[in-house]
Amino acid sequence: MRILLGLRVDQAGDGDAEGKFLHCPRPRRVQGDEEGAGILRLTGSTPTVDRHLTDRPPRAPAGLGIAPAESSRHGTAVASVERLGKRYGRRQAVDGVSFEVNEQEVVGLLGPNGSGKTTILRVITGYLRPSQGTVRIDGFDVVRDGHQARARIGYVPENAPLYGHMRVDEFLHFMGRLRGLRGGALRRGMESARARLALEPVGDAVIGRLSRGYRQRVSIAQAVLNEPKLLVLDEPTNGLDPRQVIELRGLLRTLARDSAVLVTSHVLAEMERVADRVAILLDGRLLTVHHLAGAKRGASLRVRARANQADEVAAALSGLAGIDSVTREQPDGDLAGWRVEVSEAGAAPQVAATLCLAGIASVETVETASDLEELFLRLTASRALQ
Ligand SMILES: Nc1ncnc2c1ncn2[C@@H]1O[C@H](COP(=O)(O)OP(=O)(O)OP(=O)(O)O)[C@@H](O)[C@H]1O
Repeated sequence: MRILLGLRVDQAGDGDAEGKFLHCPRPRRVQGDEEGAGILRLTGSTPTVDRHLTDRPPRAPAGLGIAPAESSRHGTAVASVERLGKRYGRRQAVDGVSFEVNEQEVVGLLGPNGSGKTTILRVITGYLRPSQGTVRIDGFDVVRDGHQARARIGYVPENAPLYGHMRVDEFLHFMGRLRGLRGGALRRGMESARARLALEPVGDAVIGRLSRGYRQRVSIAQAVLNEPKLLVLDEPTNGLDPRQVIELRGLLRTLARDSAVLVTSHVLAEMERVADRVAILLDGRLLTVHHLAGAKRGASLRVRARANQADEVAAALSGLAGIDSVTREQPDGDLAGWRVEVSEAGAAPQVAATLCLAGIASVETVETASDLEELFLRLTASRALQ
């Protein structure tokens, strides 16, 4: 994958105490799939990469809340899907799918359109009955003990409907009562949901006037009112802008401390940053469950500058951490070129930003596809040929 990074300084200014943000506009796609846009934080004259953007959130050691993939693999299963099948008439939409979602874990459900993701979520959440197999939530069978199972699930459907005329607190109160919460339990549920989703400042706001990011938080808040063991989200990043996607990513990791999270998304890069494991589906069948190790691979950048700026480029590069090697390329007319290898893909935007600030006009990052993208493309290649 090759991405052209164009950088422009954009004074965010709205209450950010640390300084400005440098927004990378949505990168122009050169080849392969697109990557998300970027934000670089500027403190003084030194750009530092905002961790939320370039890295998956740091994994706390086991026992500190966010469990790493390897330890969560051995955690307690909150959701157990066993040989699940679902037929719509003669169409077998889901066929023999088995996976688990463990405590403190984010599991991503990935697959091309029509591969059965939404159907699986609907069976798990009790909206559809399975044709074959079983689903248990915290030990309760979704068919035999449907009420008990549903009481342990929070569901955020795609484009979740909200009552736009209601105020946030009013809506949460209403949804809590629909769920059967009353008195102290309702109060505690609302307090906890507002705190987990950082909704305290907008409790009195009319939902219809909130930004899409806030409305998304309100729909997640209604799903966690009953402090569910399992939180299920269908395509939660749809329609969000890059900043809202970044916020949602952090939110999901935080929510996973108290509720196991099962989430679908079409955006592989997003899944790679937020999920501990991904289950990849094709035509209703589970192809693999892939553990995301969190290890980042390197990337390289191609830097172009006027030949008379060569010393400036060399000086700027020599002061940067994370660079493995710098190789001078053949000049092209009066343009000099360098190939810069960085040890972690996340360092590439920082290098690009520094060179932009030093007056270098053109920086191109050349990244290889991520592990997950490669795996997904390989496993679903048969579909692409149809
Ligand atoms: N109510 C239904 N009746 C008949 N067929 C259905 C029904 N719902 C889904 N299907 C079919 O079942 C298959 C799986 O659909 P599903 O919506 O679960 O896939 P998906 O992976 O969520 O797709 P998308 O990413 O497009 O939402 C598709 O072939 C779809 O056409």
